[in-house]
Amino acid sequence: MQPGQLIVITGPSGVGKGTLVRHLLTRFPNLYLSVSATTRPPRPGEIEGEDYYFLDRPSFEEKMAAGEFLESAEYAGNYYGTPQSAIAAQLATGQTVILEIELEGARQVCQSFPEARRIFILPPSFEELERRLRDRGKDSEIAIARRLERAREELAASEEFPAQIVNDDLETALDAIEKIIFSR
Ligand SMILES: Nc1nc2c(ncn2[C@@H]2O[C@H](COP(=O)(O)OP(=O)(O)O)[C@@H](O)[C@H]2O)c(=O)[nH]1
Ligand SMILES: Nc1ncnc2c1ncn2[C@@H]1O[C@H](COP(=O)(O)OP(=O)(O)O)[C@@H](O)[C@H]1O
Repeated sequence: MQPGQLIVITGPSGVGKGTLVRHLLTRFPNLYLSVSATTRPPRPGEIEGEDYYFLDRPSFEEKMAAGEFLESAEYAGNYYGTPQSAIAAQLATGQTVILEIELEGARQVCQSFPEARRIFILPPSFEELERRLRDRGKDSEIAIARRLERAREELAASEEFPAQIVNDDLETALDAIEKIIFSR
């Protein structure tokens, strides 16, 4: 059997990655979304094993040292990482796997999976990105400031990615992502 495609979706916090991925999974329930591990505390409503595997720092560092992550990065004061074994198992059965991760992690995946399809999601403008982060209402002022600071660095790296999609109109962005995922 042909191994499955690995799709990496990256872009600054608040650009709409999670929203886009949720819609994709509704349209195409066969896509497999990797569940990451993080040391960030759960937001209200987030579910262990569904949104993230929530770990304390020592447990995360132990898993990192044991090589259990395909990639990992520190972002806005917390660790995030992609568990290796689930991805390998899914790809081996021909499944298309989606990673929704930040820039450092996306760069690491490029090293280990050069054939991965890498998509950078851009906001219509920096002001709109800030508005989306604030209107989402999920992060403290400090967390928003850290995300915006990081966003400037991430946006400056968008050209490293072969596909760049502006998430202005959601449907238009979804169509563009689908073309990349399902093209041969
Ligand atoms: N490198 C890496 N980044 C991740 C992983 N999981 C999530 N992220 C990214 O970490 C950043 C912060 O995630 P989160 O705290 O959930 O905030 P949100 O994406 O703004 O809702 C986002 O850019 C996520 O895409 C992962 O496994 N590895
Ligand atoms: N195309 C869009 N137009 C307007 N608002 C959007 C669009 N896509 C996402 N949003 C909103 O922007 C906010 C951030 O989206 P989210 O998916 O949480 O971003 P990310 O996962 O990249 O941090 C959410 O409130 C979401 O509803």
